[in-house]
Amino acid sequence: MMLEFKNVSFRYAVDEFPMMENLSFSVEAGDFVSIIGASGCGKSTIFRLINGLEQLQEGEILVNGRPIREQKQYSAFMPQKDLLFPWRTIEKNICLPMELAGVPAAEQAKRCKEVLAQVGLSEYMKKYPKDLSGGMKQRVSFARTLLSGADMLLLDEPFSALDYLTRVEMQEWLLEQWEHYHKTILFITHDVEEAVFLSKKIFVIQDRPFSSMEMVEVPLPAHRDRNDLKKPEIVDLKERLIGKLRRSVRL
Ligand SMILES: Nc1ncnc2c1ncn2[C@@H]1O[C@H](COP(=O)(O)OP(=O)(O)OP(=O)(O)O)[C@@H](O)[C@H]1O
Repeated sequence: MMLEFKNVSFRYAVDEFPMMENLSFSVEAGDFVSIIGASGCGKSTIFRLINGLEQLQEGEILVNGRPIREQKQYSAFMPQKDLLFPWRTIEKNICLPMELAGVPAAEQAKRCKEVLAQVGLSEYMKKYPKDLSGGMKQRVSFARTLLSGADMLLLDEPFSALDYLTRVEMQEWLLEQWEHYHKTILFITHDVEEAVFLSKKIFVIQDRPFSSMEMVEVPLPAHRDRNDLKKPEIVDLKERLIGKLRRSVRL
């Protein structure tokens, strides 16, 4: 099992209503899992607990069977905004985490070249973020996340600021990257169609506090295309998920 939450309880302050209580769930290595739920239900908090930005209060989080407090660099986070430094070239932006980790310059350059070729941005290596479109910047941001070397990627609404067509292209692109790199991906989105198109499994948060997430498997092969979204069972799945979210909003 790549990731396991065991009876995790969490609240932001002692006088606040708990966000999750005795939450247990697991994610298998190589899975693409989306987390959906009403705004403010705690999706990002799950990521913050995994990457250690919030301290665990009760319960245990395991990665590859070992508590996260004993480990480093087991996950890498990609936010909604690209957070690229405008004064650094694309190459220098991508190399930053390796620079900080003390990776030798020649090795940095080699890995950067490889990953930029894979994400389709080789010719932009010496350009600056201002020269790139929103979608390209998110590709660079993804490349930087990949180069952290972590096996688990936490993507928090990475495409939500992009226009519709770019978003559709980026979704197809992300599936290709997932097939290529065999990473475990946890993906937060507000968009049910995006979750269905990308994921093997969808976790739905419906309560506050929540102690479990309903897990829904998407009945599509890993290799899929947008026409699959028209299949009756997929249209039906989308409607069922929207229904669950609407009910949870009223809680
Ligand atoms: N640092 C914090 N201190 C106190 N409360 C917080 C903090 N961060 C988040 N919250 C509250 O906890 C709740 C859950 O936040 P979280 O960001 O996990 O939700 P979310 O499901 O990711 O929301 P959204 O879909 O709107 O991004 C929200 O009500 C938020 O106001």
